Amino acid sequence: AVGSAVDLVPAPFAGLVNAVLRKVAEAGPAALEGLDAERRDTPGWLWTAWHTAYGPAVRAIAAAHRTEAPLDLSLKPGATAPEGGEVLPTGTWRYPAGTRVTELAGFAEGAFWVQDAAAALPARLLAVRPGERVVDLCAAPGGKTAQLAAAGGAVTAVERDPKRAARLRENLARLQLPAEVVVTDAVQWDAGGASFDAILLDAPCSATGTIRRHPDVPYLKRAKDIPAMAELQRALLAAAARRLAPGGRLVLATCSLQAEEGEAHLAAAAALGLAVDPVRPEELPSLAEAITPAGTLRTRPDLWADRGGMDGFFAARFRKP
Ligand SMILES: C[S@@+](CC[C@H](N)C(=O)[O-])C[C@H]1O[C@@H](n2cnc3c(N)ncnc32)[C@H](O)[C@@H]1O
Repeated sequence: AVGSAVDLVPAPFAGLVNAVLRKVAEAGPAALEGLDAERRDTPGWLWTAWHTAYGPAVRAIAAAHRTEAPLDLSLKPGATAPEGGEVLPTGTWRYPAGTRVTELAGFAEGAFWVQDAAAALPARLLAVRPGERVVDLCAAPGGKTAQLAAAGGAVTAVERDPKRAARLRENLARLQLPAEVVVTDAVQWDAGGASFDAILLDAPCSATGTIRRHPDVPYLKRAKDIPAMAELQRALLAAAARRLAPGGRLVLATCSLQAEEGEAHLAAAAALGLAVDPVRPEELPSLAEAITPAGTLRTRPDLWADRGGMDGFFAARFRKP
């Protein structure tokens, strides 16, 4: 690597680059050993934000990001789980990190889909009943659409990005689950004036809850990205609230550890006339610690650490009076 770098730089710098990189190669590993691994791997703005939100648990969160995530599957009702996994208390099937999903028995037949244990929770909180008209806003690649359809809902899945919508259709076809896919911006979508009893809004976000699976996220995102994402989420929440029938329920979810993309939305929801419908401990077996005093869901990568952790998600369930 040092030789390649030296070859690549213009001649006047070759000696300097050679000297510095050789030093790094020799002394680097020992120097890294002496550093605080969790802090070293966490950009300062994220450390500060998580420390503000979660206190000393910031270290456990950062430590969880240093281990590879397992493969989690949601099973179609009635399907048999492939060999080699364990079922978690919330119903997700978990397989060792590095398991290749396409090689598991039942993949081609559509017996299951990949979905982190925490990602499976928001759609469950919506508790769809067979035949209910349900909307999944921001739907691709469709893990949550699949859950809603598998629960028997008559699902309309709204996705803005045509390529991602194509993937959503492919996934639904593999799983043989029905849903109407509408390719449009969920903020603008008028739904022909219809209103719905159940809406899932899995809003686009910074994805800082998925760092175990996407270790590039801390380096691609900046602190200044968060307010813009939160504003888009508020616009989507307002659009969702408009389409909710009186008495209807709405679940807002983000796969973010940032409070601005989660807990902070409770004030916006209240201003829209939405009341929090608190999550009950019996809805989340062995995961009561993920329920906040406000009755919302907050999962973190360091929860269930001995079982392999889970993505960081915020979810809140609201009712329209
Ligand atoms: C967090 S991902 C959704 C994941 C999906 N719910 C699942 O469980 O598989 C957010 C999705 O929202 C889409 N999106 C972003 N802004 C949107 C908008 N204004 N209207 C509709 N979809 C949007 C993105 O293209 C992306 O596919």
